[in-house]
Amino acid sequence: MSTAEIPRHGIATVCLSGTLEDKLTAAAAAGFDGVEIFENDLVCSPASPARIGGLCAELGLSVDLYQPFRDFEAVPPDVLAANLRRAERKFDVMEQLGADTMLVCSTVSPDAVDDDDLAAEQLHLLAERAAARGLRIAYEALAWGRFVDTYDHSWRIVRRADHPALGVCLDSFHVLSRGSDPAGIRVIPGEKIFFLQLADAPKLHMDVLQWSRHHRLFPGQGSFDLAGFVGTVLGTGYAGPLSLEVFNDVFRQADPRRAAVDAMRSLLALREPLDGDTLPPAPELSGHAFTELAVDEAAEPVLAGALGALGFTHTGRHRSKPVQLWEQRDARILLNSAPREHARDGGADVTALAVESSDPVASARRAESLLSPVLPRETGADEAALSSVAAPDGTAVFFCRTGEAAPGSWREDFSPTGNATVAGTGITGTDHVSLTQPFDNFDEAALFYRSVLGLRPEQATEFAAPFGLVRSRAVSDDSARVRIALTVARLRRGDWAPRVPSPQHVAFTSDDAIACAAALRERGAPLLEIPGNYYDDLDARLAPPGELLATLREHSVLYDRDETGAFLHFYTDVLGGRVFFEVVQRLDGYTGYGANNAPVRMAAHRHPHA
Ligand SMILES: O=C(O)c1ccc(O)c(O)c1
Ligand SMILES: [Mg+2]
Repeated sequence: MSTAEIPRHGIATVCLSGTLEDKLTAAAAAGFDGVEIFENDLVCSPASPARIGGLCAELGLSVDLYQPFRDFEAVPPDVLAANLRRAERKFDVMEQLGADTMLVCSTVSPDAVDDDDLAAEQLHLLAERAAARGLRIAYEALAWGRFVDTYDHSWRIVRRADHPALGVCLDSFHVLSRGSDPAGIRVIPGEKIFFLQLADAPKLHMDVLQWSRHHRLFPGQGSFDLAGFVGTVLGTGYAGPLSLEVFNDVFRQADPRRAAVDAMRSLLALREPLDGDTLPPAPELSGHAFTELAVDEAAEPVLAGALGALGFTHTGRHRSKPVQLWEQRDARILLNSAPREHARDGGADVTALAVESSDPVASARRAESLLSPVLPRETGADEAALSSVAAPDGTAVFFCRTGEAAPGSWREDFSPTGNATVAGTGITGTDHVSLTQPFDNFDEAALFYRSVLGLRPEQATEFAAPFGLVRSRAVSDDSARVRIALTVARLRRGDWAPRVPSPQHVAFTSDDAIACAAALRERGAPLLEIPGNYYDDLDARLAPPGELLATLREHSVLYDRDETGAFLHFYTDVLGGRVFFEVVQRLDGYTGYGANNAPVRMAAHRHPHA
């Protein structure tokens, strides 16, 4: 597709929080070309439609759609007369706004009758009135419409009505939520698709209206195949905007400027497979290079002591900053004790994660193209210029090359301490980094890691933890060398605060988790004790061989097994407020994270050494 044919980007004001002015300003700042004005947003505004139209023009936004107009078609004559009058008043508003298309959604009214001929006749009449004023009608099948609830049905009625000012509006949510096959869209001529609304959603088994009004997501954040859907629609010759229409309880109360950027990132990423060279491709990622923790004065010795007990060696000192490098095989932790302006919860935080990229500069360029803030980096003379961007929760993501021969490796910034390497304890590398996300940024984070780093999101899982429902979603590269687990409290947290407010942890790999746990205990590592009840339940559920069960119990090692394999893992106590470490062993290609065991771990962190 050439540049000239690239579709315009639109967003419905209903996606964003705030006053209409807040929403329009945010949409323009994020680079949208046009907006759908949601009626309630206009009704609540003190500004006249003409003034809003003027503001849109000043901001460089076209008003692509006025919506929704409800419960119009297939009604008795007296209701029709009232509906036509109502429509004329809205046409007045659209004229002032400078909007030429009105969305009419399929009726849910008890006044309506199940009669396609009548619906078509009345929509023809409405289109005639619209055309007289230079306007158009886009008819949308709501998934919960009383008689018309599929796109093919809306198209049959539009075809029957046969008016040049009447077309369909396709909304990916209404099509995909019902499991309709989008392939049928191919029979609709592109010029009869007057508008295209896009929304993703998580797979949920619930009433479709509730699902639509509360849980829609931006493309790439949910489970629908939006790229396939858009490809099909563009294949008809549709040349209107790709316009986001996302009703979401969290976005409704999020900073609109930030939500608009998230929205735009979703469209840029969505277009990538459709028009190819719009973004620099995501370079291959081949592992975790290091994880950086910021530590205050009190936490620094706690973390350093724990790393020592885990068998790590303090191998390097940063040449210009108060940063220690600790290593064991390919597992690396940086402890940064520079004073911080915005310390988060407690004395130790994960402030950066570094991934091995085959082309760090290209990784950063892609991040920038996807509207991620590239972080300024103060580098001393002859220090490696590390490329890094800020993830939605503020964690810095570094792209680097650690290999000995790699030019500009970050390791050159560290001078050796000369410390003798302690006998390792069998930790071999980093399996994953787990970050609790701020409530408002969970879906944004999933899209960030998916689009910017090119990682694949797994299905979200939810579990009931001692202090509330937790949702977890991991992202990983195809060969699972980079894994990041994102978690969030399912509901906004109240004041009944757990001891560990929003935990973060680094999970290391081991080829023998039980031997590792035994060795660490020997070295006095602060390991988390798991209650006996857990092992009784484990015996009942999964019946691990008796000897294994006894060993797990003895060393407080947790166990999981599913169709992909088995998992052995154990934890340290919380160190310095919210951070802890885990050691994991994956057997037979186990792909999960031991989510079944997470509530036990959370409770144990609440009651250390009960
Ligand atoms: O939930 C609704 O009512 C509603 C309104 C307008 C739309 O375009 C839509 O998809 C849903
Ligand atoms: Mg819609």
